[in-house]
Amino acid sequence: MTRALTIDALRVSGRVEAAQVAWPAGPAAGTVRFKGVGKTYRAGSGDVRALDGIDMDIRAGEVFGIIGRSGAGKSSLLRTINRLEQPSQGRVLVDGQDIGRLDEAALVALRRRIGMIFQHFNLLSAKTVRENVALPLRVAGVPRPERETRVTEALELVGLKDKGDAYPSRLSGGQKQRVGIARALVGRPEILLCDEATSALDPETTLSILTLLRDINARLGLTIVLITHEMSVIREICDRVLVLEAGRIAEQGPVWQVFGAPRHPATQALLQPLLKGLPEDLAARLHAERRSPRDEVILELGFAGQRRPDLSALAGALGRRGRLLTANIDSIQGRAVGRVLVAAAPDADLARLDDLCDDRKVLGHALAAND
Ligand SMILES: Nc1ncnc2c1ncn2[C@@H]1O[C@H](COP(=O)(O)OP(=O)(O)OP(=O)(O)O)[C@@H](O)[C@H]1O
Repeated sequence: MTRALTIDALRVSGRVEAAQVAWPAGPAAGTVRFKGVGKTYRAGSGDVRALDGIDMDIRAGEVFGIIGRSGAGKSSLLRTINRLEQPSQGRVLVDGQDIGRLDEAALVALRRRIGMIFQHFNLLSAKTVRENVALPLRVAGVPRPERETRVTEALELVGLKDKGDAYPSRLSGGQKQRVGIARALVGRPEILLCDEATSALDPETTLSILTLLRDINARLGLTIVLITHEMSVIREICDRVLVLEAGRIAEQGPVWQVFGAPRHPATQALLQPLLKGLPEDLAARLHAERRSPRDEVILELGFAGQRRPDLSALAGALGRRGRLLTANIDSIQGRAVGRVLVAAAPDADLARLDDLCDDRKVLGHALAAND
């Protein structure tokens, strides 16, 4: 069965393109079911229990986010979907089929139905964009004329029609990831796995890639499963989210529910930066304890109408390397209300800040980005 796709509404690279693309579709294709999935790695230093008792469903056509602290098991879980990791216990079913039972040939066929994109794009630098995108089709033995058609179709889909003959070194990070997406889509998969796909990109490029993924999801109806450290990515494009903590499910549900009322301490910790309005690159480096004498102190200064932010006095109190990170101050009936986030030098006299704001809170410590 095929369904027609018009890409003219796809907001790829800000241009309007018109083309018809045929895409295969099956009824409710793209479901994943985990039944009691566990994973133990045998390492020299002892066993590592990466996943434990995972029971859950990913629905056809949804954008499903997986979050959790570093080492929580996110990549391990994602990689069981295309059997890059084999579960130690339990079963993973793709469209009802137990993928643990597939023989080599069936596994190859399964992987053609599941595309994957990576943080560092994994493009071959000696091959052109077209050759990179064509690679899965070459491996699959698709004849040249069909390969050419499908590569053109995939490049149109991601807004890179004009870049086919370029080499990856000539492309921006966002364009490289678009090539990665085209390569993942050229096999017309039902499921797209994204492992930290936007972590290497700046915020504006991240947004354009997220818009592209969301549009692809809407147009093609394929299921997208993504891992990210950036909570704003989840908020932007996911339908549902799963929080992993030490290999177990901490909580899961629609994004509005989990983000609106996080119940588990792991979720609350992950959402802290979003709630505090911390820049996400800083949030990723923030930790509760000072780890190095060069760590900056990250503080929230509250203004509740008593004092006014005095930037020169604040600069003096924050020390030589002190910085203003973000400020959100309203004037209500002539009084300053809001908060200012600052980074103080390691040797700053923080008590001096008490006279300069109405409330002072240490959010954590972080090594300066340029250290
Ligand atoms: N091949 C491996 N051999 C041994 N241990 C492993 C292997 N792969 C992962 N682990 C361990 O399994 C646990 C889960 O790892 P995993 O990469 O799935 O977590 P993650 O949540 O994706 O982490 P991160 O966010 O840091 O990428 C970690 O303790 C990790 O060190």
